[in-house]
Amino acid sequence: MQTFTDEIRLDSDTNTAGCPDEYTFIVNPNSRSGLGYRIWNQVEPILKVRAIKYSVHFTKYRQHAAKLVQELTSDGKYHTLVALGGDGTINEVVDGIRFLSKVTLGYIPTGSSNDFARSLHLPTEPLQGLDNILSPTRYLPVNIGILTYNGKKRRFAVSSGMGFDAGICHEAMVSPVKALLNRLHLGKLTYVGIALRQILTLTPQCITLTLDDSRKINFKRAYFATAMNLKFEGGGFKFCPNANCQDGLLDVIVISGLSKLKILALLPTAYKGWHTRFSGVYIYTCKKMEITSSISLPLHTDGEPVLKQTRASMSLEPEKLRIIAAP
Ligand SMILES: Nc1ncnc2c1ncn2[C@@H]1O[C@H](COP(=O)(O)OP(=O)(O)OP(=O)(O)O)[C@@H](O)[C@H]1O
Repeated sequence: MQTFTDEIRLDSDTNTAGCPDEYTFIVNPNSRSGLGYRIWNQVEPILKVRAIKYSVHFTKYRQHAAKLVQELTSDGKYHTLVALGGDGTINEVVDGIRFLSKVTLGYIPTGSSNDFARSLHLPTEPLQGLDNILSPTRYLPVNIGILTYNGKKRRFAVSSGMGFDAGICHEAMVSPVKALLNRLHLGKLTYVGIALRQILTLTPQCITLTLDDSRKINFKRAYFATAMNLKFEGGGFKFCPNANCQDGLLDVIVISGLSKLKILALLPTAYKGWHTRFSGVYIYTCKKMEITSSISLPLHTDGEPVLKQTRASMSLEPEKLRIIAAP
């Protein structure tokens, strides 16, 4: 289990930093095919009964959360934001924050992957999560990643990678099956199905990693390279079991040189983090990683697809973001 060194624990009678004056909710009503809206309908009556001062903004389209949060936080004042949605919503909320050190973030997970909540051991039951957010006892200052590509920057909270894992995100985004499976509470199966199909059709590529601007590593048959701020991605794959969002480092995983049959055998072991014992699985830590590839490859940030690129780099923001942690 991850240990956190500089967590802030509040005494139950410490109200100064402990109880925010006002909460701003950013709700993706469409997360997990409408579950977000249904959960909000359970949350709002509790806010009213407890006389909590709050405002709510519903996201209407991709990138809307980032735009809303950018507008809200550009006044330079302190804000307590609560994201209600999936990892994509967390990504956009974090991406939109103007000054990381001036925001406290609570999160109610309603997505199908929920790797951010899983990695930070946040409550998965929405009303339990709400209770923790309204009566916080513990805060965590966490690192936030930056993906840089083609002159653009976009943050990530969980992970950002190039290749196979990003290919799955690209395909899931346009998959009509995802909406159907989400309605049946089987959203994770979308990713499993697409992953199997991608493994069978994918051609491994030649990529070069440059770690901390100095260490160059070439891979001749790489399936993917991903920088992880947290342990889990892809709906529960513990790809970097030692990733710690407080250590000022990114953990990197590369899978290269394996046959497709071996990849198929290895992937289920990644749910427990046992894949790292296999040859062909490479793990590094660094402050910055650059990936270059001879052909353009899919790219993702927290599972949100970004246009295919031949070059991308991942690093960390100098400031940390304060998260309302599990009790
Ligand atoms: N009102 C909306 N209608 C459609 N899409 C939206 C809306 N609001 C936000 N989005 C987009 O939906 C995408 C997915 O959101 P999110 O990750 O929160 O839910 P999810 O896909 O159900 O969960 P997960 O990523 O955990 O599988 C994001 O790209 C987000 O920008």
